[in-house]
Amino acid sequence: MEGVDHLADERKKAEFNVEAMKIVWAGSQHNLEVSNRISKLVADDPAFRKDDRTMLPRKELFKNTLRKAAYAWKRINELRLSEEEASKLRFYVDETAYTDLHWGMFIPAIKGQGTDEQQRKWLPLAYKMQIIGCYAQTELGHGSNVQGLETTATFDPHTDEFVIHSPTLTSSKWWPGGLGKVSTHAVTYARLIIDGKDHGVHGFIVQLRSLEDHRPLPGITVGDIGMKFGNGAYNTMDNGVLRFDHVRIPRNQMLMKVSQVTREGKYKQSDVPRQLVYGTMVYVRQRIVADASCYLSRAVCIATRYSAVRRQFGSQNGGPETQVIDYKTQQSRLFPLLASAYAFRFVGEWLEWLYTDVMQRLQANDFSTLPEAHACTAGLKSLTTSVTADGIEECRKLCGGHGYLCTSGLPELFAVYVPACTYEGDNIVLLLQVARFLMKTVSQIGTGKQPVGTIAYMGRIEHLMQCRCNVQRGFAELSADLVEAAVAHCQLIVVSKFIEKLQQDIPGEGVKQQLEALCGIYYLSLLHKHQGDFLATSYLTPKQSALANDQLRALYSKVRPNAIALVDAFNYSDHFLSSILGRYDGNVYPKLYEAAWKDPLNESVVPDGYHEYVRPLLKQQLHTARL
Ligand SMILES: CCCCC/C=C\C/C=C\C/C=C\C/C=C\C/C=C\CCCCC(=O)SCCNC(=O)CCNC(=O)[C@H](O)C(C)(C)COP(=O)(O)OP(=O)(O)OC[C@H]1O[C@@H](n2cnc3c(N)ncnc32)[C@H](O)[C@@H]1OP(=O)(O)O
Ligand SMILES: Cc1cc2nc3c(=O)[nH]c(=O)nc-3n(C[C@H](O)[C@H](O)[C@H](O)COP(=O)(O)OP(=O)(O)OC[C@H]3O[C@@H](n4cnc5c(N)ncnc54)[C@H](O)[C@@H]3O)c2cc1C
Repeated sequence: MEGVDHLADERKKAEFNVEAMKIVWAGSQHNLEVSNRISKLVADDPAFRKDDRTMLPRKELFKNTLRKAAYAWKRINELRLSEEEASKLRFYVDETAYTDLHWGMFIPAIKGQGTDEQQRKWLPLAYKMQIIGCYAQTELGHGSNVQGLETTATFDPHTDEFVIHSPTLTSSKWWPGGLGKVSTHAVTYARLIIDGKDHGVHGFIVQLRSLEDHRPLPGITVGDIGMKFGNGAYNTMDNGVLRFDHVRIPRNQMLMKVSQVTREGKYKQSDVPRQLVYGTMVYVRQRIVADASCYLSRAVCIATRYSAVRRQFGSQNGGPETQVIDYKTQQSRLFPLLASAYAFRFVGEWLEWLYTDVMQRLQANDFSTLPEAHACTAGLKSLTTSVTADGIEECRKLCGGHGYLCTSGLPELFAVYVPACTYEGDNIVLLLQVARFLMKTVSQIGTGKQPVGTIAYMGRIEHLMQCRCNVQRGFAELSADLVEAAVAHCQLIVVSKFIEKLQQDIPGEGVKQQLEALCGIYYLSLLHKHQGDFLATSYLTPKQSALANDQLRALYSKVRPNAIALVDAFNYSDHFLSSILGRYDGNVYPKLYEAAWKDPLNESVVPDGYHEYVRPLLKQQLHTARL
């Protein structure tokens, strides 16, 4: 019934202060206040309706996204929202759009790789959205292998310009978000050629479209690459294709913080690692880790609430059937994901600190922690997106048949999220970077260099110090195993950051105890999943492994009465969740039934096509039957 909280009894079971946990999840009282205010602003505004997304044809869907983005920008300016509030608003609007790449990559690329002069020229235009930018790095033929990119930027000393060109079909820029139909400019990555010498990949600001009539400029061929996975989902984004036919740009549009080209055509590499040209990707990877906890927690919230509502089997003497959340199989699938959502939240907080620290060190030309920052952002992006993508699918399955309905919110959540395993670095390619970092650490141990930070534990691998093995040999042969080692390394980081979080002062009755239980579920579920490795290496005895599994089941029982309260602490509105199964009030069945009749297919009792395609069959069948 309307107005009844069907989960009230579940909420009464909570053994901790939910309001205090909301502050832990939000990060601070201030963050919680801003989240509440902006979430309500979006939820209460019909302009931000999103329940129709999966039913709109692409052109209408895309135009609707443009409308929302423009309206959001209007509201941001009308309400004079801060950058923090504006970012929250885009988060709660919950629709991928060209603005993600404008704010999330184009501007950071100029801030990270542009000189002060270039920042003074371009950032004010970008902040006012007088230009709209994208990040054009990936090509049809190369994405993972950045050093394999083919687009060229040839310096012309006669005109003090670069000539940007797409020499082959495979050099076509392919995938950049916002490129297909909207962006007026791009940070474009191309091979810097001076006097016939290839200096490798650098970033260039290139205008793509006229600011007068939005038509592509001379030499520019640009468009959308077509429909992507799922209805709605990432089809609100105009991922594009772009070709250059000898497009000329001024020399001062090469991003020159890391390296420069003088008027005379002399190439100067600052005494900084060339990998700083990859800095924007590092920034986005750390953002993606924080974002993974948001996506995973949304799916877990839906699945947990529905698991408490859904009853199936187990009726005793005509009494109510069993809540499926009480089945140990349901708990063993759901609660590790609940624990992972909290774990990723905390490791995301730490990674943001690490990234900020590295950026501050770079200001002082201190590059000592750059390798660790690269390994951590790459590895944690890979781990958290893989677990989150698989976790959203598992949450769909945890909801049975109704999880497959669009009104559950889970199919679109999955479709919009899964590319996170690929973009900003294919997850395996990134794990190989972590493996390379681990192997380099091993080789340095042999020289007496003690590892610090997240690899300090490797200093205790005594036997490797004796082996003097040539770690370079066999990397390709052992890469699949090394990737597993990289995953384990990242999982250790997540566990250690969860434990460090628990060592902080955590206010609120029962809050710390719940987080301790979730931390236990996180590491014990990993230990259970990988117990073969621990047994094979004698790190665990069979008895210890059995004890760990017993403790894991005991923790499921400890978390069970608190499960609804733990997902309430995510503080998601029904509008944001956009899920009938995940409704705060648990009023699922009436709302599912109500929603079914709103489907366009039910606008007519007899479907379009009946008379042309069904009736003739039936009549034919009737005729045959009479024979
Ligand atoms: C709808 C779902 C919404 C989710 C939204 C998610 C986030 C939103 C949250 C907030 C929004 C804000 C920001 C985000 C905005 C938008 C996000 C939305 C969508 C995302 C769009 C995605 C955009 C893209 O995909 S951009 C293109 C990404 N491409 C890649 O990642 C390419 C991957 N490849 C590489 O990085 C490199 O090719 C490489 C694999 C690292 C190899 O490089 P190479 O130069 O060949 O180097 P090599 O391997 O030889 O190593 C040499 C040496 O360098 C070190 N190294 C390598 N890279 C780095 C680095 N980055 N930093 C530091 N050091 C590095 C390496 O370790 C070696 O060192 P050593 O010699 O061993 O010592
Ligand atoms: C939704 C979406 C949005 C995107 N947005 C942007 C954007 O805005 N800007 C942009 O520039 N790009 C963007 N991209 C492109 C994205 O960054 C690339 O697709 C990504 O980096 C993966 O590269 P790839 O496609 O070349 O994969 P590939 O490298 O071709 O991967 C194919 C397979 O090869 C494997 N593989 C590759 N190299 C190795 C290796 N050395 N060892 C072992 N296995 C290997 C991979 O693991 C994978 O299994 C986007 C992509 C998507 C899907």
